[in-house]
Amino acid sequence: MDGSAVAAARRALLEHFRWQDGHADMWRVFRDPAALAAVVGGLAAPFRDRGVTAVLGVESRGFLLGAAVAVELGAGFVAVRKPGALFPGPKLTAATGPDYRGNRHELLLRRDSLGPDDIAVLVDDWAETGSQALAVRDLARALGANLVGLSLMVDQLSDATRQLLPPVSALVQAAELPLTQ
Ligand SMILES: O=P(O)(O)OC[C@H]1O[C@H](OP(=O)(O)OP(=O)(O)O)[C@H](O)[C@@H]1O
Repeated sequence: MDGSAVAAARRALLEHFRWQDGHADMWRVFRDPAALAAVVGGLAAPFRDRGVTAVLGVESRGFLLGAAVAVELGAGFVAVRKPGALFPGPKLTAATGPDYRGNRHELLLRRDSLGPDDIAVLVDDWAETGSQALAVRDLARALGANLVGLSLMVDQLSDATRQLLPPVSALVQAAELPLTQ
C-alpha cells in the first residue's frame, strides 16, 4: 500500500474538516482541488493491485467519492440507491438498521450490477452505526460478489460492528477530529 498517499489524504482531510451548524461539514474537502485529489488517492491506495472490479457507493456522498475511487482503481462504479429515485431494472433491496439519525430505510442494488466474478470495495465518507455498510454487505453477498473491504474518510464504527464487516480502512478515526463545533 502507498502509505504516503494515505498520509497526504489524512492531512488534507484534517486541514479542511470543520463543524458547521452542529454537523460535520465534509463538503469543504470536495471544493479544494488538491485536497479532493489527495482524499481520493488515499481512499484508493489500500485497494490498489487487489484486482478490484467494482466500487460501491451509497447515495449521495458515496456516489461522488466512489466514482472517483473507481477511476483511480480502473474499476467500475456500482450505485447503491435510496428509495424515491428512478432506478430502472430488477433490483435487490435490504432494510437498514437505524442509522446515525435513528432512521431506517431501504437500500437498492440492481441485480445486474454485481456477480460472483466481482471483487468489490465500498467507499463512503463516514460510517457511524454501520447500518448502511451492513446492508451493502448483505446486498453484495446476495449477488455472490466478494466485498473485500470498506474505504472510509472517517471511521466512527464500534469495534463490535467493525467485526461484522469486511476489513475497514479509514483516513481518520472520528476521535481524531477536532472537537470544537
Ligand atoms: O453508519 P451509518 O449510521 O449508517 O451512517 C453512514 C452513512 O450516513 C451518511 O450518509 P447519509 O445517509 O447522511 O447521506 P448523504 O451522503 O447524502 O449525506 C454517510 O455518507 C454514510 O453513507
